[in-house]
Amino acid sequence: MLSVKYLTKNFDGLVAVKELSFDIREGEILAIIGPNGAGKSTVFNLMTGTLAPTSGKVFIHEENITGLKPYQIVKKGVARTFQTTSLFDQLRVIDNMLIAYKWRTRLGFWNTLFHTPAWKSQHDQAARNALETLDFLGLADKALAFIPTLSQEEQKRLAIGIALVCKPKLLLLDEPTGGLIQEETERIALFIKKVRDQGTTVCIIEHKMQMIMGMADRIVVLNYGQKIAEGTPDEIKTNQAVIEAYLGGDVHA
Ligand SMILES: Nc1ncnc2c1ncn2[C@@H]1O[C@H](COP(=O)(O)OP(=O)(O)OP(=O)(O)O)[C@@H](O)[C@H]1O
Repeated sequence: MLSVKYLTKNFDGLVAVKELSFDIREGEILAIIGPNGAGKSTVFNLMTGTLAPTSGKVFIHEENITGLKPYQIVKKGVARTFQTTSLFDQLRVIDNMLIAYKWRTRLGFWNTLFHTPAWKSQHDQAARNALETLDFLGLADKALAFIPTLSQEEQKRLAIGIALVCKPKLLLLDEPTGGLIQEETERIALFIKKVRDQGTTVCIIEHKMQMIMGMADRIVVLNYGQKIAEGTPDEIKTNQAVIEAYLGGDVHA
C-alpha cells in the first residue's frame, strides 16, 4: 500500500537515510528497527511529508506522494503518532480528539467562519468519530477527564486514538510504548494488534525487541540510514548483519 523507493535524506553533509527502499503491505504490522540514530524517525518524517527527501520517492497505491504537505498525506489515509505524546494538557480528552479531527480534515477559513452546511456536517461527524474511537480505546468513561488525570498508559493509548480518529488506512507509530513498564507495553501491543485486526495497516518504530518480535509480521532493519535486513521476526533474530549492528546487544531480548 505504501512504498519508499531509493529514499535519501542529507542533513548538512550527514546522510540520515540512504537509498532506502521497502514496501508496507496492506493488512500487516511492519516494524522498523535499528540502533539509535539509524534514521527511523527521519523515514517517518519523509513518509508523512514533514521532511522532503533529498532524492527518492514515496508512493501510496502507486500514486507518487513525494513533496505533498502533511495534511495532504493525511487525506490519502496516512496518520502518525510522535515519540513524545502531543496532547493538550489543559483540555479534556474529547476536546483533544475533536481538535485532531478538525485539524486533519481542515475545511478552510470561510467554511469555519460562516458555519456552512459543510462545517456543520463535519462537526457532527467529528463528534461521532471521537466517541466511537474512545469506545474502541476503552476510554469512553474518560471523555470528560483532563489529560493529566490519565495514567501514562491511557495517555499513550489516547495518542494512538487521536491518530485513528480520521479512520486512516495506514497508521505510523513512533515508539508508542516509550516510558511504559512491561505489563503496560504488553497491553498496548495487544491493542495495536486489535487496530490491525479491524483493518488498519500498521508501521511501527520501536526499541523494545520482545514486543516487536511478538507482534510484527515483518521487520525492516536500518543501520546508518541503510537497510541491512528485511524479513520475518524469526529471520531477523538469526540475521548476522543485524546481530553485528546491535554490537552484541541481544536481538532476542
Ligand atoms: N533535523 C535534523 N537536522 C540534522 N540532523 C538530523 C535531523 N534529524 C535527524 N538528524 C540526524 O539524522 C540521523 C538519524 O536520526 P533519526 O532521528 O532519524 O534516527 P532514529 O533511528 O529515529 O534514532 P532514535 O532511535 O534515537 O530515535 C541522526 O544522526 C540524527 O542526529
